[in-house]
Amino acid sequence: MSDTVLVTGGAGYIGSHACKALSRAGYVPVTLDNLSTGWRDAVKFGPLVEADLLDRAALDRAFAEYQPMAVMHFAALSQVGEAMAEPGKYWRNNVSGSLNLIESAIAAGCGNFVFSSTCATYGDRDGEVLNEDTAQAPLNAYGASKRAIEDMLVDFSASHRLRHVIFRYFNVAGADPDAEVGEFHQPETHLIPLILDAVDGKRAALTIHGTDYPTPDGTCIRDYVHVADLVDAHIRGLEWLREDKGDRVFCLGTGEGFSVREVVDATRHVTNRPVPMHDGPRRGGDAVKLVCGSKRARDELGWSPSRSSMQQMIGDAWRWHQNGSYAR
Ligand SMILES: NC(=O)c1ccc[n+]([C@@H]2O[C@H](COP(=O)([O-])OP(=O)(O)OC[C@H]3O[C@@H](n4cnc5c(N)ncnc54)[C@H](O)[C@@H]3O)[C@@H](O)[C@H]2O)c1
Ligand SMILES: O=c1ccn([C@@H]2O[C@H](COP(=O)(O)OP(=O)(O)O[C@H]3O[C@H](CO)[C@@H](O)[C@H](O)[C@H]3O)[C@@H](O)[C@H]2O)c(=O)[nH]1
Repeated sequence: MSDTVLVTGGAGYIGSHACKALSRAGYVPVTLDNLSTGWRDAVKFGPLVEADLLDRAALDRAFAEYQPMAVMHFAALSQVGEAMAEPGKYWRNNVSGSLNLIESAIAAGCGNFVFSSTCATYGDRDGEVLNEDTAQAPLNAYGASKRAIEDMLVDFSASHRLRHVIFRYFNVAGADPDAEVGEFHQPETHLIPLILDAVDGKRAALTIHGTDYPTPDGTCIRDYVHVADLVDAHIRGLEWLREDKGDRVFCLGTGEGFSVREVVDATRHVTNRPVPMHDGPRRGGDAVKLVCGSKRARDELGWSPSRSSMQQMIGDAWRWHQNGSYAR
């Protein structure tokens, strides 16, 4: 079996960390990315194929050239606000793009597939801890597109034995502990990098999106997981497929929820600097509380997040934030 893995979205935040982890684990990560939200500079651990998921011929050429033993599929548009405003963009890019990728993989005889899904597929579940058996009811086209791709994988697995692992991530945070790669989105929409921008004056202030939610301090609650722990689970997922253990969904989070205000307080503590901020209205499409039950990943993959304390995630993000950025 080849040791090459095709990493779609390998020029993005999570995909670039996955490429580093794959390379360390002895695999050759081949990034396939259209650089729409990713960065050429972030591709450091293997070759880059600059291509779009919507270009089926380019996908076929990449499979023929590299003959990967597996696909790790990170490439997607993933901003909730944008998905509310432009749902068609999400259905086209994420769903049509994934359909092309799956069909190209099957045509090339590549039968192992690891997919980035999200807790945004659940919608509002009234405070319950979410796990693999929780019913999905997405609130926006982003979550809906991810759920559709999950369904697609199940159908293709039944017809073509496309072995797959689906990871539903909660909120991914932090950066490579060596700061070789990190989170750099333009525009940035994620909470922790935006707080850090406010801390070091790159933006005037953080806006808190909604302070009247039914939570103890009125702000939304999320479960944050360190990107290094997340990609460690992906290596375990790949081994799971190599051992032919069957199709499986795993939720990845820590089980601990933090409100927006709690994340701000932790950032103030870690950076030892004030966080300029003001209260704003709710952002459309946000769930009140998303907290993960990750027992299955721990029991079956032997996954144990080791860097996912809030302090560690903010500390690693802060180190990267002060020294790292990319140019296209
Ligand atoms: N960041 C999070 O907290 C989080 C949480 C849950 C799930 N996810 C999922 O993880 C994956 C990676 O997220 P990220 O934060 O690294 O995003 P990102 O925007 O940094 O990376 C996505 C990459 O995919 C590429 N891409 C997008 N559409 C493409 C296309 N049509 N063809 C080729 N390349 C394309 C982009 O250029 C980019 O490099 C996404 O699928 C996202 O939905 C992220
Ligand atoms: O300027 C900001 C930005 C965010 N928030 C709030 O902070 C929380 C976290 O927001 P964000 O960092 O944008 O993450 P999510 O919207 O929860 O979405 C992320 O996490 C999802 C899983 O929960 C993934 O699917 C998405 O790809 C990823 O963007 C939410 O309550 C936001 O309303 C603010 O208050 N102010």
